[in-house]
Amino acid sequence: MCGIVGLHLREPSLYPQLGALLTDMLGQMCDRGPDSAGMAIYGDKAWSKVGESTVSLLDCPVPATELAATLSASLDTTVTGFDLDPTTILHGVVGAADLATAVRSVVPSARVIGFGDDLTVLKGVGNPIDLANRFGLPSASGWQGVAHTRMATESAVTAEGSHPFSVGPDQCLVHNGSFSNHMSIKHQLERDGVAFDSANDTEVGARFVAKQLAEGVDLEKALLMLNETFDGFYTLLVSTADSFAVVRDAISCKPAVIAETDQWVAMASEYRALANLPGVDNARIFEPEPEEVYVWHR
Ligand SMILES: NC(=O)CC[C@H](N)C(=O)O
Repeated sequence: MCGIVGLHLREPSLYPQLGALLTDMLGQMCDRGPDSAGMAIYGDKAWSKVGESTVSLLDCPVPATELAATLSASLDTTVTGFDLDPTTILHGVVGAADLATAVRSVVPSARVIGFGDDLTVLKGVGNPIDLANRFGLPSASGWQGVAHTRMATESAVTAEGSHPFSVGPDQCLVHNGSFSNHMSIKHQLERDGVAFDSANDTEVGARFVAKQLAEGVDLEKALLMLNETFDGFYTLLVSTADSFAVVRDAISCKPAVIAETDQWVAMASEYRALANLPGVDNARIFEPEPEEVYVWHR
């Protein structure tokens, strides 16, 4: 199984409700993936400070304030941070990739799970709704959010193995299914210099997409390339600094439903996760077609 939910808001008056709406959607998908969960929020002003970059990390061996002080000294700028156990969030007036690189060198045992200008990633092991409440997701605001409840198929139940996989700036990818040829693709990516953090199949998909985007390929084309390259079962939701995209494999046995109104676009593994969205009764609701790439831009 695994449960996916995502919400791309078009109507700014709904931004303050993003976290509450996403928490309700996630709660409906708990039984599809009770092992662990993760969420990515775009545009929450406390989690992703305006004018600063944000780095999300797991398993930080020191308190966030201590790490922030060390980073402030080494980068010669003010870095601030706070802990949302087991995730740590850092902010700084420095490029997101530079902040992530500095974090990796100061605390090599910690795992960077997201970086960008607008994105915060939170992950953990346990009941998804307990995690969401512990992180404070219901009171988060923003313009786009993605969440995932995991039933592991390809790697251990750890926070690192939970989704989203966020391996490029402001990017994130969540997956329901399992790839079947990911090891050969992983070896090719490694030969091309791509490093991996986990043994998870989904990370290979995320690294593949991130590599295409870094090379200037647009998101739609990157997902068409993924269709041509990956075998196996997949429903994927991919988000970037300005986009929200869905793609499924040729068989499409992993469920997905999309609902769209003038105010929002939403995607979930099952309709019940969409049933409480405002205005859903008038939404255009459809099942995404096999191997068709759906992309919405901000
Ligand atoms: N149940 C799933 O959809 C699992 C997704 C992915 N293969 C993982 O192990 O994390």
